[in-house]
Amino acid sequence: MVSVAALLVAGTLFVYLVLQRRRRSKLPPGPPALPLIGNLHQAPTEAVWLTFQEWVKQYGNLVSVNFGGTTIIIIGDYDTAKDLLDKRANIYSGRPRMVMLQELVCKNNHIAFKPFDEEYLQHQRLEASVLSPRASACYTPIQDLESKQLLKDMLDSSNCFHNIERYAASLAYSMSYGMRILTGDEWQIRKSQACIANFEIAGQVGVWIVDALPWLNYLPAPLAPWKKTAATWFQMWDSLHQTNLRDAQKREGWNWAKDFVAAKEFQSMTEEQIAWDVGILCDAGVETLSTTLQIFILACVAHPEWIPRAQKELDEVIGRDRLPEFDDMRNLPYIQAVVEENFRWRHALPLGTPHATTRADHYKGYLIPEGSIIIPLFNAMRKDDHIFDAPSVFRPERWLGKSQSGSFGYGRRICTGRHIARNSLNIAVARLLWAFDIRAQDGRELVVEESMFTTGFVSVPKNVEATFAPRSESRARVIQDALGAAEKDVTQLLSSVREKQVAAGIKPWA
Ligand code: HEM
Repeated sequence: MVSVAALLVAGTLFVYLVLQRRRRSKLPPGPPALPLIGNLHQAPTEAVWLTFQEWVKQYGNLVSVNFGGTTIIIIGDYDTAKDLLDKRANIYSGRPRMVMLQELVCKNNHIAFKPFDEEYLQHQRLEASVLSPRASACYTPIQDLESKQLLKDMLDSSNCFHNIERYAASLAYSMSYGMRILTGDEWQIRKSQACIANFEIAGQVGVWIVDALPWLNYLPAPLAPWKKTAATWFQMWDSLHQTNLRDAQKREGWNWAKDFVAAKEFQSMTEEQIAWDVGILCDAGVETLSTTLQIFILACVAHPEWIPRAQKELDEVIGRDRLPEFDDMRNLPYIQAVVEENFRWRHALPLGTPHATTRADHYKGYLIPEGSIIIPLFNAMRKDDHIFDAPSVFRPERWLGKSQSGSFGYGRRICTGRHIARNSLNIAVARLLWAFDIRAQDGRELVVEESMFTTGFVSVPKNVEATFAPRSESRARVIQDALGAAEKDVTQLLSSVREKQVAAGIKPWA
């Protein structure tokens, strides 16, 4: 009897291994896998992109690995990412299931992690009214004020990373909730930073057993300790979003929170859902924008060779007596190239953001199974020495008259805040370079290493000491006068935004 059972087990295992091997032979190449667990034993938990990048170097621009039964497809070049995620967006616009992060900590409220379905599209439609290209072009009064404030903060304080965080936070809170962030130390900002830190931990690969084995979530709470952690983190983030939503209703004038609440078409949504939609838009814009600008500071102190050319262009187009304005951007191709190179040299999200396939596909003879997690590996594309000469060097010349794809993601999941983000970046970079000589505090060129960045989903540079010396006394005066003369009442600024949007044909809900 024992030998029959043993034969049955051995036979089943044999058939399973043969099927696995046959399936594996159709998938893109990748590191050798073990039976049952696949490559789980090789799964990195921190700075995941570094291991993935090694695999791309070893196996090519389309790599497959298997983490405990889930196929992960890693894309290492721009063209493949466009072919799959843009051109076949009807298959590649899902998101991987994230039990701890999305289902427990966000109670399925985080738009960026929703599956691509009718409910997701409804939330996207709600947000489109304030984020479309035409609507986004109208936020310049807010970006104008906050970038002037940023310059003044750089004159007054040496804490450049903090000044940048305030800039990003004030833009987001002004639009979302009609509230300026004046110091960057407001309770909302501190609480939001704590929530985002929890979010980063909740999203870490390989940390939560329930992500690998979702059925474990059926266990009662005493046997599932992650549930208590998730409930605490949800409560903290939810109370921040709901309080912000309610406070925004009481403020005078227009803001996104009021607009979303008034949107009749979406009355079937709960207050919790609307609070999270506004809250996530607000959070999504803060860390990504501030990290991108902090990387810009790193580029200035690590590779200052390009700065004289940028400043020459600014001086020729703008002169010495006024700040660069939004309308000047079309005459500043080198400044636009600086922003593009910023996204290449070090992207705020080096791993990219995972998509998922909603059905099976075939590409260049390989099988991409349904439910695969697709990683467009930003860091590998941007550091590809077949495409870029000396990829570790910051060289804006690469992008004169050109741009790269994917800096804001792909296909139907592309960043919905990208038009706002571009304007916020362009104006800050142009004005900072016009106003200041930016140098490392000790005068030495910084050598940038991976250890200078955090290892989470958004990889933030650790603080760098840099000096912002005004390029002349008169430029310092221009900054002070410009901020002195600027309208600082956010209610007034938002009503001018709304007037511009209405004039552009956008129908207000609030
Ligand atoms: C420099 C600043 C920014 C960068 C680098 C950035 C980058 C990205 C990337 C790479 C994605 C993933 C796209 C994909 O999965 O293919 C994304 C998604 C998203 N971003 Fe941004 N972003 C920035 C600013 C903003 C701003 C200002 C907002 C809001 C106003 C915003 C809102 C969102 C949202 C809601 C998503 C989720 C899209 C979805 O899955 O439906 N982002 N962003």
